[in-house]
Amino acid sequence: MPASPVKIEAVETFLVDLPTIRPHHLAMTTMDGQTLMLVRMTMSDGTIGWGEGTTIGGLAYGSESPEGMKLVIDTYITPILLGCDPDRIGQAMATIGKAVQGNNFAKCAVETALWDALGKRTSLAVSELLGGRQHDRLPVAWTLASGDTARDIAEAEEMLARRRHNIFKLKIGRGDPHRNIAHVAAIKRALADRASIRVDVNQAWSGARASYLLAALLDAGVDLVEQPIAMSNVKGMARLCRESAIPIMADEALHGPESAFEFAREAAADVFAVKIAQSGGLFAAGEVAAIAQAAGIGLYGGTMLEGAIGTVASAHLFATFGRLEWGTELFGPLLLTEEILVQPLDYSEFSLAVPSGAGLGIALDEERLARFRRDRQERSFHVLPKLKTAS
Ligand SMILES: O=C(O)C[C@H]1C=CC(=O)O1
Ligand SMILES: [Mn+2]
Repeated sequence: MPASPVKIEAVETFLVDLPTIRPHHLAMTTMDGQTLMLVRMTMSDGTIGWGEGTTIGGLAYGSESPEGMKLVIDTYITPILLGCDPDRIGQAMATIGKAVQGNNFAKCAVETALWDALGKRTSLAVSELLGGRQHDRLPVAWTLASGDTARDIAEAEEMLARRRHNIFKLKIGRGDPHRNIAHVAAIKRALADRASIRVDVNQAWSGARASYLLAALLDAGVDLVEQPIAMSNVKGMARLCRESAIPIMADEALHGPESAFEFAREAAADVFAVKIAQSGGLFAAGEVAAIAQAAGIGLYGGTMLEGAIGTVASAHLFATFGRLEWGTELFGPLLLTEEILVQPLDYSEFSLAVPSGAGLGIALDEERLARFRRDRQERSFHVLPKLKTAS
């Protein structure tokens, strides 16, 4: 078959710093803002594909920082991409994979841009290219992480009243576990069966501590416990799965198909939080989901609190999953103060509509993005001192 006449002409990467609507407290960090590492890929026919690599708290959550992703793409991935056929995404990712070990987030960002561009060229939504969507809307959880019980309850009540979310995830990995469980119980009492309450420990507990705290979480009415212990402790997760009446979900532990296979083989999770970036791209995340489904493990659509591009790319993949019992947490754009899309995403009726236009099906507001680009700020910082010395 002849190769595509279209070539990848340019790959631009830049960082965008956006404030969050409130501080977001996790076990490892508190976020006051989010940095999006964006990829803008221009094809020889003028098509533009967008991709995103976003993590949480610099290097506090994972081993790739936004600055590092940019460097990896600029220095190592772009020279390879320029020689790749953009219609053969699997082949392009395999070629990159031979030259670049790890760096899953950076790989996901470029793979997303390739899907967006291919979808635009073929007039198909990314979910249709990925095999066809099975859902047009996805349930979306919200994380209550203000650090204050009364404020979290008020936030949840507001979300319920607006019919935006009725699944809430509570971050309980920081501080005294007993106080945290009392906080969870108070929220569950206030919301009762109007909401599903889940908790994310973000690896903060030891195996022994998790064993006895899980019983208290069951009493508090929690439906799902996410990554209670260290991501490397596979045997510990398997033991908790055997002991616990509450389903246990793996999150940080999943870094693509190999780790997913190990967790499935060891029966070390009841549910997988599938993340496109942590998995190393949409293909790899689809493989993680396939392993889960073959092993009878439930699926949840996870997030790294990406902005609109990463969120919609995730939504396209998750829309192709036959069973998505635990819904998704694709609320990243709602945590940010700035709208970067020309047409905001449709979050309503406790769900997100998966865009149906070509590619990712979104249009970026590039003027607004330009205002938050980090290199724009850096340029003005450099200019100011020079002007001062000249006068
Ligand atoms: O799940 C995580 O560990 C990361 C992230 C996803 C939602 C949220 O509030 O934090
Ligand atoms: Mn998590």
